[in-house]
Amino acid sequence: MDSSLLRNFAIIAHIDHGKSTLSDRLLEMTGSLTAREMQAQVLDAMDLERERGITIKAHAVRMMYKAKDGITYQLNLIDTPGHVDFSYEVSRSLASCEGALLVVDASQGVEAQTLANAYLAINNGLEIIPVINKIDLPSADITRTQEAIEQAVGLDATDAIPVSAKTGLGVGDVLEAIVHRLPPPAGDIEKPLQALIFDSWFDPYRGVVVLARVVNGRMYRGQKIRFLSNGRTFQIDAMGVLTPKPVAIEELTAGEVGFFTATIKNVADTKIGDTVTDDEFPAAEALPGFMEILPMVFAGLYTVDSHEHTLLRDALEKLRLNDSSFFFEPESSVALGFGFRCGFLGLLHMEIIQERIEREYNLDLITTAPGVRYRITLTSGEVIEVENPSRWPEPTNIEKIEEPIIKAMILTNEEYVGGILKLVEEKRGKQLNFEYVTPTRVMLTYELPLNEIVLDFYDRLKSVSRGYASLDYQLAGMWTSPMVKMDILVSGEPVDALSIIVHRDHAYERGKALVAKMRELIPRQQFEVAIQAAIGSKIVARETVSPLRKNVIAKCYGGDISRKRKLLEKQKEGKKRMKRIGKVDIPQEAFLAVLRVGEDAQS
Ligand SMILES: Nc1nc2c(ncn2[C@@H]2O[C@H](COP(=O)(O)OP(=O)(O)OP(=O)(O)O)[C@@H](O)[C@H]2O)c(=O)[nH]1
Repeated sequence: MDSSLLRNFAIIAHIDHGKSTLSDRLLEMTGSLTAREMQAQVLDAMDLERERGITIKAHAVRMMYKAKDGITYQLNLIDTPGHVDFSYEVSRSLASCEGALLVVDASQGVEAQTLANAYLAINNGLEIIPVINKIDLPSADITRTQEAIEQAVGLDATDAIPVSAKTGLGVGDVLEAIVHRLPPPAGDIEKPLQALIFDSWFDPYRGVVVLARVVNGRMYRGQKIRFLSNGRTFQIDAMGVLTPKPVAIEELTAGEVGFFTATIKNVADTKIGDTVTDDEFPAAEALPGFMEILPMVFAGLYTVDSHEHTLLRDALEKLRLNDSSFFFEPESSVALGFGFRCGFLGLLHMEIIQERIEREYNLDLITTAPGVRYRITLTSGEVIEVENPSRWPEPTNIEKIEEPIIKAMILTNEEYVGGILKLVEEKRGKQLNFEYVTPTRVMLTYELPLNEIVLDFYDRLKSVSRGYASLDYQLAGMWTSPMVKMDILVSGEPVDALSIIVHRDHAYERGKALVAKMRELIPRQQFEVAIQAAIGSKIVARETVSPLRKNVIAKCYGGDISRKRKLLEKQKEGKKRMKRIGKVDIPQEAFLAVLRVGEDAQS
């Protein structure tokens, strides 16, 4: 299609500000879907999303829109994932667009994710149309929202479009604005092919499906293509666009967006941000902005029943087919047996994978405390990376430890600032900026160790701000920090799977809180159980679980047999998620106790 008639855009918004509702309305108003199809479509999409977890992935829909000037335009709506764990993917989706709708809920105003996404869009050179949504709500305040967009984001909001995505009011104006305010793509069809990969997934029937934006040149069925990051070549065997129904096409030209398949077996071959070119007439250079995405958060995954270890490996292999940002390798623990060290983009990603394994593969898992990857310089001069506490070197061999840090933006109401400052301080944060973005809203910019964020930061933040704070973050380098390994001993035996890495100055406090929490979580046994936290040979905290006096059925002696059975079953059920270590049964919660030590302090 003539590229002057193309418009590629994304919708960016804070969670719940109405991105999905507005996209649905745009589809409906361009006739891409009838109201009846709409319902069916939404359901289909949900099933599909559940299947491949694409709520966290980007996808693209082509719509044909006949504007008031009588001309029909091709609009490509590129969806962006909505969570901080996936910000690289968001940035690549944005790089596939010329413009973005910035949707702000008129009753909530600008939030941290609104800002973070708006900045990403601005950095990618996108033209932004502010859209003020939910104007049907009595609490909607258009003028204040406009002011917030101008003050906080720094965009001119005089032309912001007020809409109700729910009723459809104003959505027609959004379509006209897309056509008249966003620029068409600038690519050149005569140049060698350069296409940007911004999403891919594994389809059991078609193999890997790749979503791409053609920047220059053309891409056609039968073409031999090459991926510039790894030099791999494939032949395109099918191409299509989502309308949102998949429709087969023969080619995509500069400026267009669509998907292709090319007998690619492994999702890991299609890296988001990579450039696709023609194998015979390759482009001289890759498109800018490509990065290998690396896992940032690591944890051990073990099956409760050690016989299920191979089933877990199969499950992980299958999941990995569809998710190249997730990493695993075998590890073993004295306490837990054979398992896997897994790397994730963030905590949400970890939860998604864990939940899928439990639900789809019906395996009961023990997850060890999540941690980050440290860079350690040894006294020998060698530099190693350690993400597993069990591989932590002897302190005498360590010259320097560096830990990953993030830059966090926290947006909140004035009244919660005190609580949040206390929290970031406790989490070793360093203030970069403190700014009133509106008379009552404050934006705090902090550097914080990633290690502290993966623990319980997000939950604690929600709790101290009663939900009125939003957080967005990105990786921002390394700090040299005096970290130490803290071991947990149960009945005098160190349990390797419970070891964690902590900051030296926080070790005593953390150890105390941790053993106290564990004492609550480890059920009483027939004998006394000592729980200790130790750094090297030094015990920093100790708690005791006192012995059990009666067995559970003693109190219904002689009584009703079904009640007895029920009690025993209940006890068995409780055991399911426990791991016997030495003579002590330790429940899953105890392995993650480190995530919950702050809980009592909050309430
Ligand atoms: N009253 C009103 N409610 C709306 C409007 N637009 C969206 N909503 C509601 O707001 C909620 C969130 O809308 P979504 O479209 O799911 O928001 P989202 O930004 O896609 O949310 P995530 O998918 O969680 O990121 C839903 O309950 C919608 O029905 C609107 O214009 N008016």
